[in-house]
This record gives sequence, C-alpha cells and structure tokens, in this order.
Amino acid sequence: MRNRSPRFSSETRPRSRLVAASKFGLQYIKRSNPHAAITSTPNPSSSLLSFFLPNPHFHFTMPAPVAAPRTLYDKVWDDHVIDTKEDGLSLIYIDRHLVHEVTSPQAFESLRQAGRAVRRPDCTLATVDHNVPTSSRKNFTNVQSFITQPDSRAQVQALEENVKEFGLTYFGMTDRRQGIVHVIGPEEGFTLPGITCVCGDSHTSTHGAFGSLAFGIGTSEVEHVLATQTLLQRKAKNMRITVEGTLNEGVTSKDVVLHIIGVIGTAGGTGCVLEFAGSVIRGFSMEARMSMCNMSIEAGARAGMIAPDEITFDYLRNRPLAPKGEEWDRAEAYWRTLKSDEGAKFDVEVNIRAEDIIPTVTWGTSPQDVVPITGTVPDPAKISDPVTRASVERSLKYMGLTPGARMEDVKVDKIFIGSCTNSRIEDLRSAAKIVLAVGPDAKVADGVYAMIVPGSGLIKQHAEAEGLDVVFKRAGFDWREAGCSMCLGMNPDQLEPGERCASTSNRNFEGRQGAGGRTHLVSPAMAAAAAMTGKLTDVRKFLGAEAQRQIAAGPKLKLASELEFLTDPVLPSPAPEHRVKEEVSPESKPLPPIETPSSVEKFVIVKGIAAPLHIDNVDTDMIIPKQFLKTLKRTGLANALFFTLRKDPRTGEDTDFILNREPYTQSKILVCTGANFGCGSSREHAPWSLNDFGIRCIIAPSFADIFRNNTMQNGMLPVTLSKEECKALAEDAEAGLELEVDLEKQEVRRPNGKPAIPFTTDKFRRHCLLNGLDDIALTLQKDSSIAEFEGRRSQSWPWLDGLGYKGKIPIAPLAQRKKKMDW
Ligand SMILES: CC(C)[C@H](C(=O)O)[C@@H](O)C(=O)O
Ligand code: SF4
Repeated sequence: MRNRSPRFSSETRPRSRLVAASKFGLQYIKRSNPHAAITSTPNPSSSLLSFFLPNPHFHFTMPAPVAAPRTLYDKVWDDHVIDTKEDGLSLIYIDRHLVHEVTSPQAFESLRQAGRAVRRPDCTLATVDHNVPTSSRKNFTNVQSFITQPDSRAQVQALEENVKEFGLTYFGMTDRRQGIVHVIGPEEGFTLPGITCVCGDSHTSTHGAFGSLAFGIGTSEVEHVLATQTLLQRKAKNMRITVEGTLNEGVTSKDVVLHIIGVIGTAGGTGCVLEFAGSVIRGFSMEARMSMCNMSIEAGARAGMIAPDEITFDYLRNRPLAPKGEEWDRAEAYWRTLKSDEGAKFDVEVNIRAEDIIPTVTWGTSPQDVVPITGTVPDPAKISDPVTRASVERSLKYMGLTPGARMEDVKVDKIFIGSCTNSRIEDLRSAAKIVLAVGPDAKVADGVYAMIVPGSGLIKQHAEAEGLDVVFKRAGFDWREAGCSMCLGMNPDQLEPGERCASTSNRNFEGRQGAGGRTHLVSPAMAAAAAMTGKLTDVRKFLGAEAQRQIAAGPKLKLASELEFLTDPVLPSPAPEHRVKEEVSPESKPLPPIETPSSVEKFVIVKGIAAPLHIDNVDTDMIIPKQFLKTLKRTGLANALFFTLRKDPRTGEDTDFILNREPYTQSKILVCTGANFGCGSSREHAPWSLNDFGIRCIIAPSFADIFRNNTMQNGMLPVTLSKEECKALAEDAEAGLELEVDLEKQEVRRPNGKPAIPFTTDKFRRHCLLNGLDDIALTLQKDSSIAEFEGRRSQSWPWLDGLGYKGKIPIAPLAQRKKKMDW
C-alpha cells in the first residue's frame, strides 16, 4: 500500500500544504506559508445561446465565450470552440497535431478500416522518438537493419508506412530534424502562440510555454483528430501559479517546477489548466518555460500555459514554420492579446516565493517526493498517518534509502541528461558549464556512466557547433543520438535492477527507467554535478569565483544561433497513397443517422467480482509498463496489466497481488481507495489492458483527466465516489462479494441488502456508453460546422494553414474545400 499525498522530511518540507476542499471538489489549500497563499474563486458563469440539431442527444449551442475579463486559457479556448452542447461539452478545433510511433498505429489502422482520410495533413507532423536507438547512425542504412528489437522496429516501420499512406510530413531517422516530438514542434515553429496543439503523449503540455492550449490525448482521440481535426472537450478550471521574487543561485526552472509539484502534489492541478505567471517566469527563456509547462502533467493538470511575450516572439521569429513578413506582423498583433486580463478570475491561485526554492531533487517514486539537495531522506516513523507511513516505507525500500540519510551522500551509478523536459541547447550548455567549472581535467566519477541525449538531431548539431560535445566527451560522457532514450527505456537505454540514476527527465515511477531502476529527478546542472562527484551534489559547489575562473581558462565555446541549423526546405505534405471511401458531401445527401452504431462496447449494467486496491496515485506506468506499449494492436494485453505487481521480477512467478488471487482473477470491477487513479502517461494501453483482463468499471475517489477520457473511449466506466464510499465498497470486495454497477440508474448496488450508492456521470458520455456510440461518428455529423470554422480560421489566422516554407499549401476556397474534404 502506498499513499501519495505530499510528504516531506521535517527539515525539508515546503512550508505550504493542501488541506481544505474547495467547492470545485479540488483538494485545496490552506497554507501555513504566508508566501504561498492560495485562493479559490468561482469561475464567471456565462449564458448559452442554444440551437438544436434534430437529434435530442446532440444539442449544440453557439460558442460560449467567458465574459471579460478573461484568462489566457479562456481566450484560447473561446477562439477554438466550434460548438458547445447545452451541458457544456464543446467541439473544439485542433490547430496542430504531433504524431509519434507508440500511440498512433491503432489510430491509423482504424482510419484505414473505416476508409477515412487525415483531414488536415498540413497541420500534422510526425516523427519517431520513443523506440529509436540512440547509438551512432553513421552506418545507418535502413530501419530494418538498424533497430534490432523486433517490436520497436515494427512500430517505427508502421509509422513510416502510415505517413506514406496518409500523406503526412515526417521526420524519420535519416532526417536531422528527427527528435522528441515535444522538442521538434517548437524548434520548427510548428508550435505557435494561441493554437490548440495535441499529441498522443502526456507531455504535450510542453507546448503551452508558447501560450498555446496543448494537451496529451489517448489513441482513440488521436484517431478522432486525424479524422476530424477536432476534439470533444469539456472546459477545465483556471489555476494560476505565480512565482515572484529572486531565484537563489543554482536554481533553474526544473527546480522551480519540482518545488511546485512538491507543494501542490501530483493531483494538485487535476481538472485545471495551469497558467504560470510572475516575474520569475517572465524572466525565463523559452527553454526554461518549456521545462515548466512540460511538467504540468506531473502536477496533474491538463495543460500548462505561459502568456507569449518578447521572449516568445524572439524565439519564434524566422523559424521555418513560423509566419513571415506581413503575416508575422498580423500574427504578432494577435499574439500580443493573449494574456490574462487584469481582474480575470482563477478558480485556484497558488503563490510561490522564489527565495524559498533551492536546488531540488526527488527522493521517492513520485514527482511530488521532492527535497532540497541539502535535505535528508524522510523518516516514516515520524509520520502519523498509517497509509502515508506505509507509502513512504514502500518508496524508501524501492529506492534503497535509509531514513535520515543526507541526500548529498546518495551515490549514483548512472546519469541521464535528456528527455522532453531537459534536452534543449540551454540544458546542454548549463550541464557543460558545470563540467568546465571542475577544471580542464574534469572526468566523470569512477564507476559512473553518464549519457547525454540531445532532444533532436538539430540540437545535437547545434551543440557540436558550439563545442559542447567536446567538453562532454573529454570528460567521459557518452554523446548520443536524439530520442526519448532512458527517460522511459523503450529503446535499449535502460537502468539495470538496483541501479541509481540522476536524471533530467520528468518521472521517477517504479521501474520507469528500467525494472528495479532508481530515479532521482534533477536539473541538467545538478545531473552534471552528480556525474562529476558520483553522488547527488549541491550544484552550488560548482558555482562562484573559482568556477568562473576555471570556465574562463577552459576552451572557448562559441555561441551559435539555432537558425543556422534550421535550413532544411520543408515541402508540402506528400500526396496520400491511401484509398478513401467514397463519401457524398452533406449538401447533396441527408446526413446518416447520428446514432450510428460503432465498435464501442455498450455499458449498461456490470455485475461481478470487484477487486480492492489500496494505492494512491496509481500511475499508468504501474498499470502497464513500457515494454507492453510496443504493440500495434489494442488487444492481447491482459497479462500486461499491473505486470510488475503481478510477476516476481526474479522468478517470473505470479505474486500474491490481488488480481492473481481467487476470486479476483474474475474481477469485472476495480475498487481503488486511493485518489488520482491513472495519473502519468496518456497510454491508452492502460484501459486496454484492464478491459482485456475483464475489468469494465473502475471506482475511485478521483481520476487523472486523460485516463478518465481513455476509459470511456473504450466502453468502460470510471465511477468517482467519496473516499469513504470507496472504502465501504472495498470492504464488500475484500469479502469476495459481487457489486453491481448500473449506469442507467447511476448507482452501485451492494450485496446483503445494503443501500445502493448513487453516482453521477457526464450526461453525454453516459448516453454514448449506454448506446455504444463512437465519438468520431458523432463528430462527423458536424462536418459543415467544422468546415465553416476552417473558413473563418483561414481568414483570421491564415498562418495556421499549410506547412508553409515554400509558400503555403494552397487551401481551396471553402466551397471547393468542402468537396475536397469529402474526397
Ligand atoms: C508513450 C506515451 C504514451 C507516454 C506518455 O504519454 O507520456 C510516454 O511519452 C511517457 O513519457 O510515458
Ligand atoms: S516523457 Fe520521456 S518518453 Fe515521454 S515524450 Fe518525453 S522524453 Fe519521451
């Protein structure tokens, strides 16, 4: 059992905690720290102007803009609403779609089966990142011979075939622009302020650094976006995190975001879009802002945003896919309006004092388990709550740490500098600076293996032009090719069981970097410091006058501009080879019935054995570890479910985990007493594996946003009940008694005549589940509204059409386009 409420050693506990519940159901916040005051204010309501479609279940209203003053999120949201259903569910337009090899194969396969095309290839960009080996590509001839792991190879090859078939722009392994999907989007200027941006990946939040609304989606939603360029979304709450003051020496944006997650917890932002504000954020570079927004997902938020400003515009100007000339001026004028208005209401406000932050490191297996580097490992004996205590004990056992030990005494085996959080040029410069500060003969500590994985091929070339690679290689670092690498180890870069790593990535979950591997999250400078000493180290030891002297005496590095490397001609998306079903335009033929049956299984009543689970923050890495993500199918994942809990890593034998015991091997329902179920990665493989095992309904006190969506896309029902109700149902489950979940009546019926427990579900989702309806079929009913929106969009924001290096892809006038959309 483990509990993931924020926990800290007495010395190191941030002086602010979340305690009270707001009327929005968020666990907030009364702080003892006067500098971390948190307020909770209601969102301004707005009236909806309705119009009705013939079908009673698909009522839409006109977009419902929030009355001024509005937040940045309100503005971007309002600008993308195509329609809003009367219960608040909106169809929003998606400007940018990034695609990678892990979460897209099943989506393309379904498009193929339905005979559907990709609606906006010009707004879609694909690359390979998770599976690619980071070994030298000097002798690369083709994927077939280069990627030796068959399932990794199959995913990369599947994407290569899909981009050809569907006519998508693709940065493959021979393209120097290939890299981590969240690095290449901004690098190319594909990511722009004011856009909506999605990807089948939870760290899509990164792109919010540009003032865009960017969030991760599951594979079913990837398919939805490919087919319709839209998503059905409910507006999230507004949460602002303001960081004011002066940062201490050695503190980077990574330390700031780790500190924030320590303060608000990994569920702190659930149901919210975060806006990062304050003088500290304003002073950050785009790279630093991206690291912050990247980890919004670790704070539980749907997205993180930062208002665009001169720093944003300077970063974007002259990027290959950014608007040029007059169009740039027009775009910039619009972008300048993208900031929260004076007096705009936030549902939740968090204030952080910059002076409270010192270089930060994680000690446990959740990103909220943070401690200043000067701190000690927490002592569970001092924790009164039994669940929290057990949880800390479990983490410490996994991490091999002794309570009270100084963080600075913790020895490391490996260093990983990379990932979509910290693999950009500035990150590499800051790590190199630490190496140089040690002196001309600096070497990685004995017995330590340190790897550097630039975020993209262009960053690698850029760093090489500045001489950073020489600094690293001379000190004994391994200088690799671009990819996700040991952030999650879907390629061969992994930790061995028991190995300890200082890592610049974003997740320290059990087994994340390799089964049994132990991860400490740190900034690039802290990772470099740990590489040089062989222990977690306070980076401030490598700053100061002596460090400056060493750096000045070291090799002269030249500062190069990214623009020198952004010179590849980008062509319009290639012509698709895909055969599309003959469809007739809505003008010439009445629409097919809205209630088009689909392959989604209906959910009406599910009765059966329920398995109890007493774990907080069940993450999707825990539900299904990375090695099972390399599939091209949605099925066959029953054995992968909770794999590391169900299998003994040494013997491979079944453990006594609940789902291995009778009668729970037959479970149809999972009752979790811990909050924030399904947090972390957007992998839809998590609900697929639950479904395959036979579990159709999960009951928990709260769910992570993406996971909740993903379950309902698969005909499964997430039921949110209070902790007490979950505990009561878990007791029934522990007694081996059956529960009955009735979606029609919205109640969970209990055995032995105990009163049923009522629950509520989103009206629209309930209707879809009861009838087995599929979102895409429903959205396609709105084709003419989507096309109209596209027409308005072309007029207002022409820079969003086309991939545009050599002039735009010609976008036909609306009437012709409708025809073209119907292929
Ligand atoms: C593979 C992908 C679904 C996943 C994510 O969503 O985050 C991965 O990038 C991760 O970091 O775990
Ligand atoms: S978090 Fe890691 S695995 Fe996920 S996209 Fe970023 S680099 Fe890749």
